[in-house]
Formats: sequence, structure tokens, C-alpha cells
Amino acid sequence: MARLVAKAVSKTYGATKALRRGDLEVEAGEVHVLIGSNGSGKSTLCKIVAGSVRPDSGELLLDGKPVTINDPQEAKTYGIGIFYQELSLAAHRTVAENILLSNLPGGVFVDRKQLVATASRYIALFDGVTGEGFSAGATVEALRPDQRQLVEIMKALSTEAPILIFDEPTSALDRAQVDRFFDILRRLKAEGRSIVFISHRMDEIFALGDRVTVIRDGETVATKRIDETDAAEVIRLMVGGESAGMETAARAPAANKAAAQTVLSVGNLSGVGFHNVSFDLAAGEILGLGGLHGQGQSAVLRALFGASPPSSGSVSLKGEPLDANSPRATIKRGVAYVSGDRRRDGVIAGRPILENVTPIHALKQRLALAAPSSLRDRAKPALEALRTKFAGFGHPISSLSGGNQQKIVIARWLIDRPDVLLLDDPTKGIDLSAKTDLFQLIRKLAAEGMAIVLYSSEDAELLGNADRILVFNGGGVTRELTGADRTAFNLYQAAYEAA
Ligand SMILES: Nc1ncnc2c1ncn2[C@@H]1O[C@H](COP(=O)(O)OP(=O)(O)OP(=O)(O)O)[C@@H](O)[C@H]1O
Repeated sequence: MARLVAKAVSKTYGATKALRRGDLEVEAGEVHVLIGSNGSGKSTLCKIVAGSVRPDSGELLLDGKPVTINDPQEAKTYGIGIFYQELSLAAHRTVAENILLSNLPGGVFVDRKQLVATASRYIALFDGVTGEGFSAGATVEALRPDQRQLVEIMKALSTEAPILIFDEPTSALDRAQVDRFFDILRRLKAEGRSIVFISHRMDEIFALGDRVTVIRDGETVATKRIDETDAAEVIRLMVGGESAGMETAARAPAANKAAAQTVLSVGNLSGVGFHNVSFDLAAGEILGLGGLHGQGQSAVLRALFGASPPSSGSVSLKGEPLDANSPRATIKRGVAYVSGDRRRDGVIAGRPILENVTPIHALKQRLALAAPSSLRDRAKPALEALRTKFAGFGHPISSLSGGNQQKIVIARWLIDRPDVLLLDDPTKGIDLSAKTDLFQLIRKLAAEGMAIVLYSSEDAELLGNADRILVFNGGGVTRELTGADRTAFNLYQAAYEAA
């Protein structure tokens, strides 16, 4: 009998069906891999099992008995521990406190000696690979990203749960750290524990897994024994039948690309979260950045925009070095940046639409004071090109739908036309019709000669709009897909390859 069974679990958030039908069966003493493209529902399935998300429907069984798991604490009492993709550490606390924090009885006196002694058992598992400055007493905020990820792993291990779920636990780790972690997981498996594992590397999946469950579009499509399948079959299951449609939708490469002028030239660029990224971008070209979420794509775009300067490498814009040290400087040179994270990078909440659409124009034109009527006239064509729906320039931007807010954010960059448009997952959380309007405009801007870099976590958007796609994994580029190679199969295959 399977130790853990999830049967037809589903979860909807507003208009998004995060999980339509998640099925999963995990045995004692196995490593069970979950795989699926961006947004397919892997994390939601894990969160349902770990009690941090309540399913809308479906059933969970532990050793054959139906259970309801209301919260993470209850999951723990059922013997389920989880490592979350988004780290959940307390930055000001020590490594030891973070490892054991969630296991401590709330609010009672903590025996510090005992705490350190217990935490040290988990730290010792990674002896020799934790790196400089790592100790039970170090505060988490002083640690590097890989070291923080190790703390999160130790925290999950310290639950001693019979069922352990790891949602992308190795993204920041180096080879030696991954090897050690895998040795630990193999030992746990030999003890009869059940491990559920989401990874972004096909070689890791085949090195460690016993079985693999493939999720596509919120639905479990197959479970296979690792020794009875191969990477190509797993990728075909991820892609499903719709790949042909995506391929025919692929955009014809930009006309006269060979003759077009190189606008942006990036050489061996490295920084926090990405390394050795190189490409040339011509006028009129749409360059796609692809791969699984968070593999360095956004970090590269933010570096090019000057929001987090790179540590090494070169960037030149129209043949002149672009010293990308501040967004103000790059904006003046003709670079624009639009993020899908509107709350962080986009809207000025609570302020009127006019103020939201004109700040870049004001910066570029050095306008301290300008008549609102002239600003409105400047903004109108860009807003119209995007079919933006709004009642008046004086209304607060927060009165608009997400799609129309994003159109305002994009329009602000188009009043004074940039040479390079950096799009950082620009359609996150916006409706289909706004997406359609946006991509129509992007194609038109490219046809008029703008050079565009597009990161999208929706693979179909890349396959349908990019002339070329650089596929990222672990901060590096695994492959460049051009022409007829821009298929869903190749994109997924490259997304799971080591850079
Ligand atoms: N709390 C939430 N609110 C709204 N939408 C959500 C929420 N959590 C997930 N989603 C959406 O549900 C879908 C499935 O998300 P989920 O994180 O489970 O996918 P995933 O396969 O784990 O992909 P990834 O690892 O790339 O996040 C996505 O479209 C995601 O944007």
C-alpha cells in the first residue's frame, strides 16, 4: 500500500486553475520526482500535501486512511516535512535557531546548549561543503544564497518526518553540496523514508529518482519508473499534444536580420544569479529568454537596466559601452524596462493615471513642471496603441484592472521611444485580451526597429513571439534556439540541461 496518495486534488485562485487534477502516489523507501513546465502546478500539489494550501476538491490518504490536513503544523503531526522553493528563514536569527525554530514548542524557555547541540547534528551532515562563515551561531542574513539554501534543507531534515518534500532544493547549491545532499537523501531512502523531489536538472532526476510523475497544465499525466523511461519520453509527456500548435505559431525570424544593426551587445556578463551570458541583439529583433522560473533570466534583465549592476562582463549600446550602474543612466541612453511585478517595479499606487504614465517622459525631457494638458497629449497615442481602457487621467491607477495598469506602465516607456525594450515576464497576472494587445504592440514595435528582450515564464509566449530563445538553467545559458529549432520539446529539453 502506498504511504501517501493524493487523488484528484484541485485548487483554483480566482481565474487561475493552479491545479486541475493532481494525482500522486508515493511509496515508503522511494525518491519520487515531480516534473512539469512552468506553472504546471507542481508547487501547488506539494503545498496541498504539506498543509499550506487547502484543496478545493480531491482526497489525501496516508497509509490508506483518508486525512484532512488543515495547516503545516498538522502536516508535521502526520509525518510530512517540506522544503519550500521560496526560502522561509528568519534573517536575523542564527543558523541553529532557523534549523529548529519550527520544531520548538512556541514561547517556552529554550535551552540554548541543547539547541546548538541538536542543530549541529544536521550541520555536520554537510561537513566540508558548507563554506566559509557557516556555523550554528552565524546569523542567516550574513550567509550566501547557497548557505541559506543549506539551512532550509537542514530545517526540513530536522523534522525527521517519514515523508519529506523538496521543492527545488538545489537551485543555489554547487556540485559538491548537491552530491552531499543526494548522499543524504539516498541514506534516508534506505531507512525507508519517502522523498518527493522537484528538480530543475534532468541529470539529477535520473541520478536520484525511482519514479517520476509528470504534471502538464495542472493535471497529472503519467507516473513512470525511472529505469523504464528516458529523458525524451519524460519531455514528450511534459509537452503533450499541443506542441505542433506552438511550432506553427512560431514567429518568422526578423526580416533582413543579417543586415540589421546590432543595438545591444552583451559579453560574458556575470552577476548575482547569472554567469557568462553573451548575446548580440539587432534592431527589430525579439530575443527570448526561456527556461524554468528563476534561473537567472530576470537577474540579467535587471542588470542590463542598471538596477543591480553586474560583477563582470561588458555591455554596449549602439557601439558605446553602457555603464549599467543606475536605471537613471540607462533610461537616458534609451533603455526601457517593464516588469510583470507591478507592485514592486511598476505602478505608483494611489497616484493618478497621468502621474503613472509620464514619469519617464519627465525624466528624459528634464521636465520639472509641465502643463497637464500637454502631458496628456503626449501620453494619448501610446495608450491608444495598447487599447488601454480608462475613464480619465485623474483617476487613481488602482481603479484599473491588472491588464490596464500594465498597459499604463508600458505606455510610459513609449512616449519617448527607447532603442531597447527589456520585458521581464510582462504578462504576469493579466488577462488574455490584455496579453493579446500587448504582444500585438511588441511585434509592431519590433517591426519598426525596436530591439526587444523578452523573458516570459509562459513558454507559449516565447515560442510564439521570439526570433531566438536563449534557454537558462542555474544562471547560465544552456542552448540558443533559432529558426525551426524553436519547439516546445527543445525548449523543455534545454530548460532541464546543465549550463
Ligand atoms: N497563491 C496563488 N495565487 C494565484 N495564483 C497562483 C498562486 N499560486 C500559484 N498560482 C498559479 O497557479 C499556477 C500553478 O502554480 P505552481 O506554482 O503550482 O506551478 P509550478 O508547476 O510549481 O511552477 P513553478 O515552479 O514555475 O512555480 C501558476 O499559473 C501560478 O501562477
